[in-house]
Amino acid sequence: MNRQTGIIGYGHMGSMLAEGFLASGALEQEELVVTSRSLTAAEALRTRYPGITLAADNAGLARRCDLVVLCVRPPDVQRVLDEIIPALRGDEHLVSIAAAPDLKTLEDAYPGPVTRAMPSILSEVGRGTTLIAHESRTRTTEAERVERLFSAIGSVVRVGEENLAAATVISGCGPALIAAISEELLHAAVRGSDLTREDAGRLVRETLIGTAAYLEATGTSLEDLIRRVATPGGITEAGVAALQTDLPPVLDAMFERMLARNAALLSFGG
Ligand SMILES: NC(=O)C1=CN([C@@H]2O[C@H](COP(=O)(O)OP(=O)(O)OC[C@H]3O[C@@H](n4cnc5c(N)ncnc54)[C@H](OP(=O)(O)O)[C@@H]3O)[C@@H](O)[C@H]2O)C=CC1
Ligand SMILES: O=C(O)[C@@H]1CCC=N1
Repeated sequence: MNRQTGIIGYGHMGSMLAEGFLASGALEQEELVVTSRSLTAAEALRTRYPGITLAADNAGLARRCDLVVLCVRPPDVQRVLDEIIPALRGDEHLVSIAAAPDLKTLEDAYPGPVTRAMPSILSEVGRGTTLIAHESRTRTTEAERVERLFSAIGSVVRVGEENLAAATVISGCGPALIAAISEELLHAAVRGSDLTREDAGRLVRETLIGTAAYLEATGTSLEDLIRRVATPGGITEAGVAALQTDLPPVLDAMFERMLARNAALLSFGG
């Protein structure tokens, strides 16, 4: 039986997964097949890992692999499915990392085992969580194989598909959300003082990195960290109180907009 794993779509995520699976040893070079609309970037990977296979097209990859990971954007998934399904026997495991379509759509299109995986860019540094939702046809051994693969580049959390969108907001989207909030802190400092953008940017970045390192090293909860920094009657307390008053409706609206966008992707494929 063919045990090759295929990655379709060599963009931000596809390249991260390919690099991570190879560097961690989760896949031997000979076990990986990659294809994408343009093969230029993947050719650079093959220069470093000459044992990998580059497939000329999606159907060619599908014919070689028993695990196929779709790493294209939601509007491109249907077209890729149309190309690969005729080339599959029907028992290969199809894994989609796209925000849409949902498991039901994938399962209606393809008779074999299907899984949705939602990685995080943080897995590029071994610190991402991949959310995993399997459909009911996926057998334990197949589920474990996929989870082992993604565990090699970070942690894996199984979620019911009904919670995948909400968990994705925190996990897959989270690095961008935290970066956006940090940018707003920077802008507020520049608007409200004589600090240069460069100096404020450096301070925000160092504080962000240091906060993550502190949380990790001490195991402190977010709540406790706030308590440790906010001296009673001091300046942090004033800032935290302002955030606790003004931020919940802003974040509720953000969450709602993100879930609505996710629902739109699921309904229309983009
Ligand atoms: N970015 C993130 O942090 C996360 C993204 N995701 C999901 O991952 C998926 C990919 O995202 P991302 O990597 O950021 O997107 P990118 O646009 O960086 O990558 C998509 C890749 O798919 C290729 N592609 C497009 N159409 C086809 C096709 N018909 N056949 C083969 N390859 C094709 C593109 O090729 P070309 O470059 O030639 O156009 C591109 O390399 C999305 O569905 C997204 O929902 C999930 C979790 C996190
Ligand atoms: O923004 C997106 O749609 C993708 C899914 C999770 C992170 N990036």
